[in-house]
Amino acid sequence: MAADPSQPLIDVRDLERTFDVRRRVEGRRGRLRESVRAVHDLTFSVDAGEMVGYIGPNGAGKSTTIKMLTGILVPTGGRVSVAGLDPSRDRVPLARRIGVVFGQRSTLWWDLPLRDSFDLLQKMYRIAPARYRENLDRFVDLLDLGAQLDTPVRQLSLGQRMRGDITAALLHDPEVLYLDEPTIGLDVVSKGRLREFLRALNAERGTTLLLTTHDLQDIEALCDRVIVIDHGTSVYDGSLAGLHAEGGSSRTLVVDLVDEAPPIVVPGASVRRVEGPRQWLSFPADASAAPVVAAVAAAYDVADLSIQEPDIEDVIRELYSRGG
Ligand SMILES: Nc1ncnc2c1ncn2[C@@H]1O[C@H](COP(=O)(O)OP(=O)(O)OP(=O)(O)O)[C@@H](O)[C@H]1O
Repeated sequence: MAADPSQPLIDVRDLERTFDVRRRVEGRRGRLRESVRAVHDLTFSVDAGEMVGYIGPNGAGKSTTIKMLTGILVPTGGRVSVAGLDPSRDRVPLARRIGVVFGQRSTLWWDLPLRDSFDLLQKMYRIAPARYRENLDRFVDLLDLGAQLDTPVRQLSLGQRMRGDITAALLHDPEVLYLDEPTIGLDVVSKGRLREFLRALNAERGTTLLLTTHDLQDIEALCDRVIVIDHGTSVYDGSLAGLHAEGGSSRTLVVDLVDEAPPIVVPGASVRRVEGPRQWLSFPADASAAPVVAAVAAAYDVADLSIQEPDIEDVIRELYSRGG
């Protein structure tokens, strides 16, 4: 059954999850009962085909959210629906519609060759043989896994194992793929290849991606939209460009003048640094660079110009510090 296109594929309303914990307190007998609010007042929806980054600092509530979206955890409040299903009630039918990849844990059988793990998944998900072969050929080709198919998973490198896990998560044609730190521990080349693959998957098959990562380059390479969670609730939901503006970040125009000059004076930008004929001007990240460039070029003898994008890590740090 395909999801109703008029409904969001993922719909989260006022979602809440608290945990009862018992804590030892110095000088007291027994343990103190406490309630930890891991997620609260969380509302967002994701349409089919979107690629969304779900980011936040350690302990913000990302894993707890993903566990509720996959049905592993039952919410203590609010509601969640994925492909029209209630994840914790409809875990088995939902499993056919979603794929999950954890960067730090493998879902493959450690002692079996990769191919045998895939064959087992075909049986578990009852994937039609023709479709299974087609998918396996496609992913093995795109992820360059042909030479590893007969290698036991325990002997694979981290990057090969990750590509194996991604193939395993996609063989049954899920509509949604949850990726938790998919590029963790990979070298630059492997990261780049993986990102390219995920982009192609989304473009060719319309697979919806929800990506949790601490590597903001993953977000920059893949996601048009970012949801930032902090202390259990969403503090930002929008475009990456908007996130820069929200964080009050700025871009930098680096100007190489023909000759040394006093600090440049133009509207909409201010000089941050001067070194010989080179000057660094900052202007708001959400503003166009064109008027600043034009004003500088009109008033000064310019040898060269370049624009430095803001560091997204700074933007997010700023956002967290405000939320906390
Ligand atoms: N089973 C549990 N029992 C008690 N507290 C829990 C449980 N699971 C999570 N928590 C608490 O809920 C909060 C959110 O945790 P969660 O694992 O969802 O964060 P996270 O954003 O995924 O963090 P990280 O980036 O470190 O993986 C934390 O304070 C955590 O200690």
